[in-house]
Amino acid sequence: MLHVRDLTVAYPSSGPVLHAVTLTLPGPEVHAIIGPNSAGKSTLLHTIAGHLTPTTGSLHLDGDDVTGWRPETAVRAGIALTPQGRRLSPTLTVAEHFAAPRPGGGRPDQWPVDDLLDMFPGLAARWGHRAHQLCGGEQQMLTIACALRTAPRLLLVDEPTKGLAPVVADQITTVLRKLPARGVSVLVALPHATVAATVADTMHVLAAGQLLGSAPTGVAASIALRGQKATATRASQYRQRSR
Ligand SMILES: Nc1ncnc2c1ncn2[C@@H]1O[C@H](COP(=O)(O)OP(=O)(O)OP(=O)(O)O)[C@@H](O)[C@H]1O
Repeated sequence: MLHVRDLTVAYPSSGPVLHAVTLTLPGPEVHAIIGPNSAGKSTLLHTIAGHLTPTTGSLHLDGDDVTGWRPETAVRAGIALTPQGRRLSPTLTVAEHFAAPRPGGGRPDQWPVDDLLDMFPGLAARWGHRAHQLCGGEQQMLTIACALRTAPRLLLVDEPTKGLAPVVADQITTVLRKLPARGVSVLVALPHATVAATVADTMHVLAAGQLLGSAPTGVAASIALRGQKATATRASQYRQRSR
């Protein structure tokens, strides 16, 4: 489905921040990119969405070479990005967000608004409210709903649970998990394996712009758990030694 090969990306004001990243999303599944701050997660998502042009490497979506495509062209090809920071129009209502023209004219098949409201029932109750009147979770839901309105094949989501209460974060990850059944592949950037384990089938670990590895979530979660146990054991040994 999506093949990212040897992707190197630099900003004009800096050297490369992604170094020969290679990963594959084979079909409609949820994949997570995990890594600490500045690992390059947002850079990767923005490059796939056409906001940044790679220095080297390639991007293929369902066999089409989409490397270096403009963002509007990427949207028409079925790539939607939900960036960090919930970039909504603060004075537009929920209804107006759904009615607003899509970037690049959007795709011919838009997701029906009723489907989106079934997915995010909280937004139906806020239909006439302006974006700035919504709470953080509702703003995130509206941002994701607007991206889904373009009927993407691939949804890129950058830290969707950041700053949200656990119960609201759960509502969002529950929606993301349902998307592959609707034919949508999801690549979600998250800081920690613990949240990623609740949503993703596969995790890709990125650090300092390099992909350290990819693993099915069960395997990745057990590696993370072993890491936590080893850390707890070392902490306990340290406490005993210091008594
Ligand atoms: N517009 C920019 N110009 C120059 N450097 C940038 C720009 N945006 C990001 N960077 C740098 O690129 C590196 C990767 O940043 P990026 O935002 O992709 O990481 P991230 O893993 O998404 O981190 P975070 O979780 O903090 O958002 C960082 O060193 C960052 O300072």
